[in-house]
Amino acid sequence: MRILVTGRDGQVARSLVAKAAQKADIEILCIGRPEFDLAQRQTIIDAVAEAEPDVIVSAAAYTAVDQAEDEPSLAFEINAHGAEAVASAAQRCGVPVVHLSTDYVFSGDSDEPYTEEDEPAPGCVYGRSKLQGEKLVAAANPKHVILRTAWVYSPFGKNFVKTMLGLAGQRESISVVADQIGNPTSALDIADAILCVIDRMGAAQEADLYGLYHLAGTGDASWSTFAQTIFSTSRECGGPTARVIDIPSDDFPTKARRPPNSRLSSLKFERNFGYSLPHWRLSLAEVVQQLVRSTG
Ligand SMILES: NC(=O)C1=CN([C@@H]2O[C@H](COP(=O)(O)OP(=O)(O)OC[C@H]3O[C@@H](n4cnc5c(N)ncnc54)[C@H](O)[C@@H]3O)[C@@H](O)[C@H]2O)C=CC1
Repeated sequence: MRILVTGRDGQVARSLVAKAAQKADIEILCIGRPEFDLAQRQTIIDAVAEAEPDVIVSAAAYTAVDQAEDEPSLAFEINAHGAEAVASAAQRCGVPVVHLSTDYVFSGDSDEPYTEEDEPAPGCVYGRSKLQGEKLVAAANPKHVILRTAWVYSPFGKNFVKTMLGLAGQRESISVVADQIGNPTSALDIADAILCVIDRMGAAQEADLYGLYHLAGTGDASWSTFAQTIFSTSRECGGPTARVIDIPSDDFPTKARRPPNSRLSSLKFERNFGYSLPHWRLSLAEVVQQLVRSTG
């Protein structure tokens, strides 16, 4: 089984490489710029044709949420049209695409966890570009699994956990937003779930597994609770720690509006794939321990 993954250095891509290394019969091929550029359609067509994959995981994206407010055309070119080109290339090879999307497709104004039935209403350019990407991917390739995830962290790349641990080494206290809630999600768990999806799609004769799913860590938290848990875990294993000061979102203005509630219900994924992600606290402990050990 050859899995082509877009975005060589991304958190999900690197987590897939790490997880696939533990499995026999899986070859992971990661592609990235310059030879594969989501803003250069021909590079996508050429890279996919050359790889001859059995499935494509479309994980690369324009993920600079605030910057996207200043360069909306580039965000749409990459997240919408680039994603569509990947799905089309997969379709031409006759293979499925597993595409990653985001909780930012929702306004976050609901009090409940969002389901796949809820109407998206993105409040920022990044969310709008990803939503258009979802629609174009679904139209381009009927063999698609679109996974909306949220609040992704991992031992790799840039993320909230690494930022917090870095700041803890420099400051005694850190102000963190307490009125936005979501589901912290380890990219390593997303990678496990993607490998499960690919396994199930290979085994299933019917197309009934294709579609749109929410997939996020079990349990929810505010950014402040997330930060406090990062620091308590780090302290327990001898790493840096800091005191968290709760602040409202209004005291931490960002260019792009964030959803106040971006909790996702992963029940459809659990039902169809018989698989759920671990509680975020369990997965967080593993990643924090790994990060503290690697810098200690
Ligand atoms: N990081 C997060 O908190 C969340 C991420 N997601 C989605 O999950 C997916 C994976 O996210 P991460 O692994 O965290 O992303 P990441 O930011 O760690 O990696 C993105 C990758 O895309 C590549 N990339 C950017 N522009 C490109 C272009 N023009 N051509 C080719 N490659 C390009 C980057 O070089 C990088 O390797 C993305 O689709 C993202 O939108 C969804 C919800 C939350």
